[in-house]
Amino acid sequence: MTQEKWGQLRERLLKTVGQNNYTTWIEPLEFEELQDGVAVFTVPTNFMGNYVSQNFADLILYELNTSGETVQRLAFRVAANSTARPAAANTATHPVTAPAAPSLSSKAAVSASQSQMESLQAAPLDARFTFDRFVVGKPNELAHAAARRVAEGGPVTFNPLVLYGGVGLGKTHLMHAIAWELKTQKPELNVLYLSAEQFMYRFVQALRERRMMDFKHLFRSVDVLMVDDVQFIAGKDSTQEEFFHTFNALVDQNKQIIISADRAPGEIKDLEDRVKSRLQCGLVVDLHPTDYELRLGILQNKVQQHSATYPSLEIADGVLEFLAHRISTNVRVLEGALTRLFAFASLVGREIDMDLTQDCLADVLRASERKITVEEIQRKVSDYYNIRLSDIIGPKRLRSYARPRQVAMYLCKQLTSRSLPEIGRRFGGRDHTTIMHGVRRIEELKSTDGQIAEDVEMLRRALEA
Ligand SMILES: Nc1ncnc2c1ncn2[C@@H]1O[C@H](COP(=O)(O)OP(=O)(O)OP(=O)(O)O)[C@@H](O)[C@H]1O
Repeated sequence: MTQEKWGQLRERLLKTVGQNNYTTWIEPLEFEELQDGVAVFTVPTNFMGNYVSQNFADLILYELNTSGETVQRLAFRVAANSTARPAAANTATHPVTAPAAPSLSSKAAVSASQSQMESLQAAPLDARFTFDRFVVGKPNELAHAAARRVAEGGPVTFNPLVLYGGVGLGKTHLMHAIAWELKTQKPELNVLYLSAEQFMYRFVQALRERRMMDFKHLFRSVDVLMVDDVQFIAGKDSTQEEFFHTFNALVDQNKQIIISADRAPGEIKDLEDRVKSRLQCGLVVDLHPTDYELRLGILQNKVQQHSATYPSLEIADGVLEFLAHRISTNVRVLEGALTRLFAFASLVGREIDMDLTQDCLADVLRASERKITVEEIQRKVSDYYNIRLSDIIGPKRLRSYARPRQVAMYLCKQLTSRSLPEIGRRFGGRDHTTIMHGVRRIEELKSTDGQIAEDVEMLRRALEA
């Protein structure tokens, strides 16, 4: 990266952090070099390096990375001469010829302070993960409301906030949204977001470099700590222990902690009981699997974003409804499908209609085909004929039970991949020949008995809906 580019990035930072912060913290930073993903800056004092590292590192990283550079972390070196100092008072104590950048002979001293200063960087936040772009529906409304409350940065009312739920349901999105909101509304707060994996990595690094004091000091000096995917530390004993102490120290100081996990804390295998119980002390909220309405809302929202990139692309009626209906796995898959559709349609210059959707997304649609279960069929059939589930499964031979039972057997054979013996087991341990007989009977009746044909068709539609 050139000095000129750093100059441009500084201007962008000025807009984000405001004139005061800029003059005090950003302007004195001197860009030195970018090597192996580490951007090195010279700072006038240790204190300043620490402060910038804790408060502005993620912002600087974000700006660097969005400007096309690849930077994993920042390092701050204390200036070996006085040129980087805001005041010129000490200049005379240094040889005039002292190099602006540390010379080889001063490297050892520099790396000592550098190692103290390469303190803690928050993981970069994704610019798309804001509250504006989070679509709220029944399955996530409680998690969203709790996240909003924490993002206000008011007095801590529940600590920690634990967000949990399956893959791709928006946990990371909500955590980043909290961090963005706090950065805008309460820039004075020291907010740290990182994954549990990064927590472990920092911890191990600190142990290796004998910098545990720095580690403890840094983690205990944040105002808001967010740890994503906490299940990662399960089974990693010393990391859990350190996490436990960090957690307690912050809670004691009434600092907000926000945690995410892929399941409820109590269900995380190999997570120590004391960690589990700490996590359960605050507000634990569940992000439920998406429902049709939420998926449709998310798709509509994403279409608006894609439309900015592809203004001339049209989407035919029914396509979004079809996708919301068919792709029920997770939001990431839904988003990916839409991105692919837009890219494909713009390449071939076609409207996004059902044909194009089926062609372009055949693999995704196949993979997310809904699996209908034997139990679901039995339940639907008993509802339809207004009899009890136990009568479908049980031994009664009355015609009013036997016929619905055969319909259910037939549907199980048609709509599931279960074998006849497996179906038999689920129908009260019946033999596979009984199931085969039932299936054949319904096949015959379908062509002779209009009512049965209609019943089967209605049930099939209800099950495939
Ligand atoms: N309610 C929502 N509104 C808009 N976008 C959403 C919503 N829920 C999830 N997403 C999007 O889905 C993608 C996956 O979400 P995210 O990464 O937050 O999931 P996660 O729950 O953290 O999953 P993982 O367990 O894999 O880490 C992101 O691009 C996110 O923006």
